[in-house]
Amino acid sequence: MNDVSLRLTGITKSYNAGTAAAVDVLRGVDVSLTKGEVVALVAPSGAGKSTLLHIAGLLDTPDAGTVEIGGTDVTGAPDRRRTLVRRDEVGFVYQFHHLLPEFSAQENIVLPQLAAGVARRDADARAKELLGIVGIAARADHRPAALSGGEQQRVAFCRALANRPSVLLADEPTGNLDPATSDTVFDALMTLVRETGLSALIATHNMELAAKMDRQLRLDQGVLSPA
Ligand SMILES: Nc1ncnc2c1ncn2[C@@H]1O[C@H](COP(=O)(O)OP(=O)(O)OP(=O)(O)O)[C@@H](O)[C@H]1O
Repeated sequence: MNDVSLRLTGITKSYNAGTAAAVDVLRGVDVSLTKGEVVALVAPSGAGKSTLLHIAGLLDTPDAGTVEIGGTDVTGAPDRRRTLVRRDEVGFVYQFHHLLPEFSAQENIVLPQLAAGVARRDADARAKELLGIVGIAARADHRPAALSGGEQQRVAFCRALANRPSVLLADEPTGNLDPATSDTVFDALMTLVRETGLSALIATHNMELAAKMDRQLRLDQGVLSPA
């Protein structure tokens, strides 16, 4: 039980239920991530992977089913509790980096730690450590506009892991990069995930990247099955 970081059970989600425009996006999704496990989420466009990641990360609620993070069912928890669990336990990475443009790479990784109550000196040390793991320690003082797309995305990975979450949720984390850059940046993400020992659910269209993960799941017709 304790070695499960994330467990989704019987998740269903429909949009516009009861109308002619009804879409049953998730029809009973079950998935568990053990500690340190990295799972690929492969899905055709529109199959519902963003919906699933948002539910797993407590940004959205399912119509039915449960979401457990770190062994605790947080499906029906009050908003304040869900916000805290999201802040402390979940890291997000998107296709676009969403870094704050007026702050340096280092500051972008430090700020969420300060917001979580970490002391400045510890936050700085953590940011440096993470930037070192993804190979861009020398870029720490650059603002996002002075970084390449691949470097920006590496910073976004570090920011997502800054507060030591137990689960990383990534939605096409290298989907915005050219194929060669995508490969090396993805490898940096895998190094980061492995070194920090967290669990990850990573959506990708790229089967070569999916093959680098521990397990591959396909989301199709609202259910997950081995890819
Ligand atoms: N708020 C909403 N209202 C109505 N329909 C929605 C809403 N959000 C998503 N959908 C529909 O649900 C389905 C799944 O959307 P979702 O964004 O989860 O797909 P996706 O697999 O992430 O797609 P993509 O790979 O193209 O980003 C789509 O048919 C979408 O149009």
